Amino acid sequence: MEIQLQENLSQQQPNYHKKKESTEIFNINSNNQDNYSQSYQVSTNTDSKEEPRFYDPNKIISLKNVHKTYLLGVEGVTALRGVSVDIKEGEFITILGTSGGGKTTMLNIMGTIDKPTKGDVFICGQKIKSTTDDKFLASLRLTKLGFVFQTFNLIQSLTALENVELPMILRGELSRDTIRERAIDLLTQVGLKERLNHFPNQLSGGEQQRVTISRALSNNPKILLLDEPTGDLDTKSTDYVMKILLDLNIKKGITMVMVTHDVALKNYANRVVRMIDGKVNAIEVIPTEKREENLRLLEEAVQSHTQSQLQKDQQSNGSGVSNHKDLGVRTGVVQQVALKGFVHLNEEIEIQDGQNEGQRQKNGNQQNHQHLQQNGSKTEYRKPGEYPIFQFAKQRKAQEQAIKQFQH
Ligand SMILES: Nc1ncnc2c1ncn2[C@@H]1O[C@H](COP(=O)(O)OP(=O)(O)OP(=O)(O)O)[C@@H](O)[C@H]1O
Repeated sequence: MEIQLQENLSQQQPNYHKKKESTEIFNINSNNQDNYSQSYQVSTNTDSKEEPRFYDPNKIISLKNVHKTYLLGVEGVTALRGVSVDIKEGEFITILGTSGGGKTTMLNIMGTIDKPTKGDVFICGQKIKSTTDDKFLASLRLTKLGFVFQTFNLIQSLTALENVELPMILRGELSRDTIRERAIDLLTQVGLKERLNHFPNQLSGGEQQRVTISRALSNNPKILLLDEPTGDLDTKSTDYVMKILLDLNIKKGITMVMVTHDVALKNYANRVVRMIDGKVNAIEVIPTEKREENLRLLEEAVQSHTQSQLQKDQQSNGSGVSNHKDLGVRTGVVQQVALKGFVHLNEEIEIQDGQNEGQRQKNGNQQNHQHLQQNGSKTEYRKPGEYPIFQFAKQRKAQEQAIKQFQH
């Protein structure tokens, strides 16, 4: 399959896509006919009591001195302590920071899944207050926002196709036939044409996340909010998913805000927001050349994955290098490290000869692969996100996010 490139890339968009006629597995085609009309997108008819829906493109998301305190029994847990940030339309923002630093809380507030305790939040020009009507927020989520979480959150009893159809059915604006057509198109764009009728448990993690992305796109959102979307994926699937997301950002201009612990992903962004103790500690601008170079490397990595997959498919008896799933684990060691708070999701842990455990951050996918190949028998890599200690906390968060995402 081939990515069909859009010619009219905006000025701020990197030109790495323009250079080549790339062979790709995905087809993020900005010329695809969207069933939702432009006028519909601009004026979502929601609660008329709310404020006008015009917004400054430099502030598609705007947080001003936002505080959030959760009530836990009689105690208050302060998650955000005066966060201010403006996000431009079409930007790709990553949020990095310490565990418990408030990243997910900030994302949930941007996604109207949570309301601020204090401060001003504007999403597409709409002011969100602690008193804002839940019905209005549900409508805003359904029409303007798409969500992709680490744990995929697909409905297990529905096929890939039905999962993607769901938000469009909830919105209730398109005919049944159009919904089906659009869902097939979205899944085809992410390389899942042959998986339409598979149930989530019949799909790999990477494939499930691609279904989630298609579902998030189904109502043509202006903003995608991504909470560790690659946290449960291996390197290859991470590359595929990032490639899809970046294509959507660059070619379709969808604004993206992505929480991640994976520092290797930070240079795909336009800006990186660092959170510590509920505050924005720093905002780093990624120079355009650096971003473009990283996008180019990603493109190469995806091409290489695709080629080796093709080769693998051709060899009936292909034996290969161990992949992450084949590698053994020593859970105790890693949990100890995790408990000290030294590791985060999607950073990789190295355990050599059962003696030395060390932590390293990924320096690039190519290097990762080489290291695995050279030391495959002796060195083990595991994403901390795969360990129960992380999964427990993440499951709680994921459940809350999943319930609220489609709450009406
Ligand atoms: N629903 C909730 N109820 C009570 N406390 C919460 C809730 N959600 C988050 N918190 C608390 O708010 C603080 C910030 O949590 P948050 O999940 O936003 O941090 P984070 O930076 O995303 O963390 P991590 O990197 O570990 O996922 C933490 O102390 C957390 O325990």
